[in-house]
Amino acid sequence: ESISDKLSMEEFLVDALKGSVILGEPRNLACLAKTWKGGGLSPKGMDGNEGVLLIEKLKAVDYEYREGVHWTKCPGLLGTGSFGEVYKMEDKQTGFQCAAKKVRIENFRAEELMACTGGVHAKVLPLYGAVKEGLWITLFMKLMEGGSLGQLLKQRGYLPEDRALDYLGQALEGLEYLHAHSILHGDVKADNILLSGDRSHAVLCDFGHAAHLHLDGMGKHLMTGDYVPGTETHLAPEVVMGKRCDSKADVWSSCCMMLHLLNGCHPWTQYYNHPLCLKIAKEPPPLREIPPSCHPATAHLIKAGLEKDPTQRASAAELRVKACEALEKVGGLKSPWRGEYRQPR
Ligand SMILES: CN1C=C[C@@](O)(C#Cc2ccnc(-n3nc(C(N)=O)c4cc(F)ccc43)c2)C1=O
Repeated sequence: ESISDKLSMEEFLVDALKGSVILGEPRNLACLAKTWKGGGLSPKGMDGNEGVLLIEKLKAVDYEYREGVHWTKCPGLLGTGSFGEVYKMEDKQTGFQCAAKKVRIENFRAEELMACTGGVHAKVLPLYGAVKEGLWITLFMKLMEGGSLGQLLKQRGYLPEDRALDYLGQALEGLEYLHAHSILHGDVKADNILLSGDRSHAVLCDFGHAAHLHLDGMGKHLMTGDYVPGTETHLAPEVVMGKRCDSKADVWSSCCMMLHLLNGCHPWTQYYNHPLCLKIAKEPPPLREIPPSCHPATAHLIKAGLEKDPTQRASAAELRVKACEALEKVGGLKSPWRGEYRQPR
């Protein structure tokens, strides 16, 4: 079909979807989500209820899926993501439990959904659906019983080198997949890595800062439009300088996360006061924060990921290979889980 046919097909789809909650597919959700950005109110005004659920266990009733009616929030906050709080929820009909992030419509970015409707990957948190109710968008996703790596780090102080290398390697697998689909995560950090119940598996989450990278690889000016940068201590030099950015910005952030895992504190914060942006732009990369006890292979991979010039910086794929090699050289995954608390360095 021609482009115009495709567009009209999409418009037709969106028209059919407006005002209803259906069990559908990721591409249906992607079309509908684009109409939410402007905060445009649905025909039913403030109380409109529309969306797409992607799994059978979340059941809309008569094309509606409303909080307190068809699903309920379980007590207690799981965490706070970009622009929204995350709760455990339960579907009233099926009893199925998952996680839900609520975002005010004015803070909603369709990119948050585009990033996770593009496809499924073992290292990316699965999306279960998204529903607009009045001025709120609720994003449903798989529940990760192990909580976030940020929470684990708070409990442990800092992680042993082998554990840090294993989690970094898993995060880089997820980034490799996103980057292959021209998606920049935009906020790679321990809080946005979620763990399975036994803490052996890690997935990337929170695409609230995601951006679609141009296919020409020319990089994208992030500091424009509705883009909100990620966590300051993890921002790459090219981001703070407002230059064109590409997937290498996530690689820098992943190595800032690695320093956080190994030290128990964010990089730069032990040496400089806020605003850190100027230091990140001007100072050499924070290589002095690599613990001296690290294996040379670990130090080498952090250096490769903290090159200030993004063209000289390793890619996620290259860095993942280095992380796997370093993990082998330190003897593989051996540290016990019940290890003692380690006072942050
Ligand atoms: C697929 N998808 C849809 C929305 C999304 O952009 C997000 C997110 C997000 C942000 C912060 N935190 C959590 N968060 N989720 C869980 C969970 N699923 O169990 C969780 C559990 C915690 F203990 C702490 C924070 C948590 C999830 C996204 O990625």
